[in-house]
Amino acid sequence: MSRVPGSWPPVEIEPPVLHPNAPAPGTDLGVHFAECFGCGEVEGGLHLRSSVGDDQTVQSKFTVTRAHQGAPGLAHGGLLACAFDEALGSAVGNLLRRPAVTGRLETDFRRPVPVGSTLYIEARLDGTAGRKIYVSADGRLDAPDGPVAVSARGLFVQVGIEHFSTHGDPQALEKLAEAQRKNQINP
Ligand SMILES: CCCCCCCC(=O)SCCNC(=O)CCNC(=O)[C@H](O)C(C)(C)COP(=O)(O)OP(=O)(O)OC[C@H]1O[C@@H](n2cnc3c(N)ncnc32)[C@H](O)[C@@H]1OP(=O)(O)O
Repeated sequence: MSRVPGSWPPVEIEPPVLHPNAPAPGTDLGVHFAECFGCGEVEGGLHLRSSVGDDQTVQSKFTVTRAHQGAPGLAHGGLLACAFDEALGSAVGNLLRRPAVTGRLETDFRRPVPVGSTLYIEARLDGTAGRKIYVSADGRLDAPDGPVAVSARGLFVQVGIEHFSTHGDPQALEKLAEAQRKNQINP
């Protein structure tokens, strides 16, 4: 039974069209930004690792550490939501290659996620409607076919690159773009 009310996607959508240069299934997606809390080498970060799956999916996983606790021995729900933001964003960024930001993120926590467990997240592209990109994901405990612990749905909104330079750190953005040009880091 779905615990998230409402139909999904909530609007009429077009099927997602993969970018012609989207990485092939099996490709390791690496780190998109070294200082990203989700995938970067940040102390206490999630250190989420992702690769392209079949059927317009991205497969991600991360292991819950003591740095991620909300209650003793249990993952904090907000950090789990962060993992889904990252996994969904990775599907959008890598498969569609459209610059986009999270507009809405819904999470459905079904089972506790203990410290030491590994969450296997499968994120899929559900469809697009103009600038709106709908994605969803399930996170399974300790195995790709383990029980679903968390589900999420996200709306990403395509933005111009100026979104990042206007609101973020333009110098860091330029350094990141330079690194991507040199192909050191995935987009
Ligand atoms: C590989 C990379 C992985 C990275 C993963 C991490 C991704 C992130 O965490 S991004 C950071 C978190 N997100 C943000 O900071 C975004 C902040 N918000 C914004 O900048 C703006 O609100 C933004 C860009 C989402 C939308 O603003 P704007 O460009 O003016 O568009 P706007 O007209 O308001 O919305 C566009 C459409 O989306 C819809 N929409 C926007 N937000 C929502 C929402 N929360 N719920 C429902 N619909 C929404 C609007 O209704 C509109 O629909 P329509 O076209 O049918 O009228």
